[in-house]
Amino acid sequence: MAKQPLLAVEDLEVIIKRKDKVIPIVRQISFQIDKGEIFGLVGESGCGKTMTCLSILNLLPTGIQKIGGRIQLAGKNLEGLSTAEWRKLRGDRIALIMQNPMSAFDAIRTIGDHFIETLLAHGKTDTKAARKISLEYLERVGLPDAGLLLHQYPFELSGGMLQRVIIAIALAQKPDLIIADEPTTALDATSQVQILDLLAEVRREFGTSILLISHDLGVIARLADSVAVMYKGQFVEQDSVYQLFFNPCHPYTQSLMEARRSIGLLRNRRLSNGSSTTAS
Ligand SMILES: Nc1ncnc2c1ncn2[C@@H]1O[C@H](COP(=O)(O)OP(=O)(O)OP(=O)(O)O)[C@@H](O)[C@H]1O
Repeated sequence: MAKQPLLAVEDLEVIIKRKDKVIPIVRQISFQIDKGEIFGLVGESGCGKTMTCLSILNLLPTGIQKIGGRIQLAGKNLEGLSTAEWRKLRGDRIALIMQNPMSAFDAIRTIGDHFIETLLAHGKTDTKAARKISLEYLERVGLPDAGLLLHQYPFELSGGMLQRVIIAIALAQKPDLIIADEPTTALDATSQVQILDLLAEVRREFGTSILLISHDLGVIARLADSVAVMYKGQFVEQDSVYQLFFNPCHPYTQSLMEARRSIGLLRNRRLSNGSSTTAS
């Protein structure tokens, strides 16, 4: 019997409805993610990556609609779930990590308030036990002084630290799948590498599957097992990362690789000129 994937997306179609017209933004895409697999989705800005994730979570904005396709989690069709079932699924089974970590927090509530309330909302435990779990997971994602952190406000933390807090909150709910939508784009170079390493560790330690979205092939190459290249709402290429990097077939994939190579060459030139920060 064929192995059942954790997530199966089949012929997903999403449109925007404007007064007199319908604009397709995701066109019949299909992919599967196995347990413990990191699946990369790469493509230029506006090609439909975020709308693909939001379709999976049933969180499409007003005016944008899923009009076709089937989404299954561990063999269960997600069509027709009630609001309460969706709320339980988000967080408990699928966690979302967004691009700008600050936007995920309420500025006037402490990290502890966010963490503990999320755990209580998902019916895990009482306040004392939730606090203990918060401390444990903040430490597990490499944040020092977890006790102090619980009393701090989001603005007192760096973007990299906030992204770690989000990952800790997600992990504490032991999701099967993490959807990470450009998780490092808003961070400085050092934090970017640390967050990518942390996601790799999460997969190793917890066996969590990850849908990793990025416009940067370098990020995908570092982490993903397989990858789909999205262009204007369609998948133009889909393969193992190894195959795709060594044998890019589609012209758009080739142009992404070329752009990446040029950035690498420029960076090397700057380094050999003794400057790593300013363009020559
Ligand atoms: N709230 C919205 N209302 C109307 N159209 C939207 C909305 N959000 C996105 N779109 C449109 O949907 C299309 C797909 O957008 P999407 O955000 O999925 O792209 P993306 O690949 O994630 O881009 P980026 O890498 O810049 O985040 C784009 O044409 C975009 O303009």
